[in-house]
Amino acid sequence: MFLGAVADDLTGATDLALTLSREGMRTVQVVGVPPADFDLGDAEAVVVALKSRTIPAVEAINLSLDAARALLNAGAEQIIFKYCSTFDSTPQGNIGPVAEALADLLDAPLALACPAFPANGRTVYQGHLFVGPMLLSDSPMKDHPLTPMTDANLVRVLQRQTTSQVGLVPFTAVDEGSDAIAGAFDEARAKGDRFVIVDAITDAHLRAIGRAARDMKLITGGSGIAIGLPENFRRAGKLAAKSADAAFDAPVGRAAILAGSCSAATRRQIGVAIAAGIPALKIDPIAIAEGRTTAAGVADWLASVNHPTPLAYSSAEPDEVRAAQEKLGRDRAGELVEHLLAETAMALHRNGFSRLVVAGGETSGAVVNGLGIAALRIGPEIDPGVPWTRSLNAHPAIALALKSGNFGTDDFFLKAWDLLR
Ligand SMILES: Nc1ncnc2c1ncn2[C@@H]1O[C@H](COP(=O)(O)OP(=O)(O)O)[C@@H](O)[C@H]1O
Ligand SMILES: O=C(O)[C@@H](O)C(=O)COP(=O)(O)O
Repeated sequence: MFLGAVADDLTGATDLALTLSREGMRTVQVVGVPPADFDLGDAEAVVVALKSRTIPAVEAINLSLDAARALLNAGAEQIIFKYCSTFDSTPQGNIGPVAEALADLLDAPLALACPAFPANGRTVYQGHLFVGPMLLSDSPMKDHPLTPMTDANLVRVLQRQTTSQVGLVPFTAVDEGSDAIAGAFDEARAKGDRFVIVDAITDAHLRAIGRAARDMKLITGGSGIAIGLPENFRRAGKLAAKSADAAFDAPVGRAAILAGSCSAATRRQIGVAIAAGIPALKIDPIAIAEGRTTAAGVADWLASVNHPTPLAYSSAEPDEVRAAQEKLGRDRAGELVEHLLAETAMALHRNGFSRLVVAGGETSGAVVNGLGIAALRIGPEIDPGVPWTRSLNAHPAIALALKSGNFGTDDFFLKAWDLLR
C-alpha cells in the first residue's frame, strides 16, 4: 500500500477510488476508520470514507487523524485529503482545520489544495473556482442546504478556515509544466505559505501538478488531483502491472432510487425520471418530524409499486428547503431525512432489494452506515466520478451507485441500470 486517502464523504471517496482505479492502482474503499486488523488484501491505494464534511471541526479533525494514522500504519507514503470539487465547507471548516491537523501529523511544510475536476466542469483560475461557466458563488452551490458557497475566491475561503498562511500557484506556472510548478512550491515555502491553492483547467494541468507533488506528504483536493499521482509510484517501480478488471458481478434482486440531495443536477434527474414514467414518492421533512412519514411506509410503497426502479426523494427547491429549515432547524431537517432514507434502505435490503442508486453525499453516508457496509469494491463508471460499487461484507451483497448530488447527466436515474444487465 503506497497511497492513502481520507475522504470527507462517501460519494467523494467513491469518486476518488474510481479515479485511482482508472489510473491503474489496485484500490480498496473502506467505510470509516479501519481497525488495525482490517484485511486490505493486495491494495496499492486505500480510500477511507468518513462522514466529516459538516460535523463539528474538532470531531472532523480527530476522525481524519485516526484515518490517516491507520493509513500510515498500513504503509501509506503519501496522504490525500479528499473534499468536494465545489470546496463544500462552512466558514469554520472543515477543510482548513482538517488540512492543518493532517499537515502537522505528517510534518508537511507545504500542502497543495486543488479541487479542479475538469470532466465535471470544475476549474480553478487565479484561485477562483468555476462550476461550468459560472463562478462557484453564482452557481447553485450558493443554495446548498448544509454548505452554501458564497465566495469563489478559494485563497480567501481557505484563509478564513486556518491560521496558517495560504498562497496561490497561478495558472502561468501551472501551464508551464511540472518543473515550473515545483519551483512555485519552493517559492511558496520560502515565503511562509503552508497551503497553496493551485490553478488547474485541464487534466494535463492536473497530471503536471501530480508530478510536481511527488514528494509532497499531504495533497488536498477533489478527485481530479489524484489523476497524476499513480504515475509517480509507477515510475518508481512500485506498482504492479495493471491486471484486467475482474467482471463486476452485480447481485440479482430488486432495485430502487433514494435521493436526499437537493442539488440542481439531482433535481433535474428527478424531473427526467418522473417524465419517463418512474413512480416517485416525495418525502417532506416536516411530515417526518410530525410522524406522518415513516421509513416503513416509504419502503412499503417502494416495494408495492409495479416498476423495476421506483424512486423516493426528499429533494426540493431552495425555497422549500429554507421553509423546512426555518421550521425544524438546518441540521435537524438534514438529519431527519438522512435517518429516514437510511432506515428505508435497511428495510429494502431486508426485503430483497439488492440494487440501489443513492443521490447525495451525506445521504449516501447515512445509507451505507445504516446498511453496515465496511468496504466497497469499485465497478463500472456510470458518469465521471460515479461508479457502481458492490458491498464487500453485507449479506446478501448489495450494488450501490452513490451519486454526488451535482454529478451525472440528466438521464442518470434511467441509464445507471444498463451497466448491471
Ligand atoms: N427537503 C429537504 N429540506 C431540508 N433538508 C433536506 C431536504 N432534503 C434533503 N435534505 C438534506 O440536505 C442534505 C443534502 O446533502 P447531500 O446528501 O450531501 O446532497 P449533495 O450531494 O447534493 O450535497 C442532507 O443532509 C439531506 O438530509
Ligand atoms: O468532488 C466532488 O464533487 C464529489 O466527489 C463530492 O465530494 C461530492 O459531494 P456531494 O455533492 O455532497 O455528494
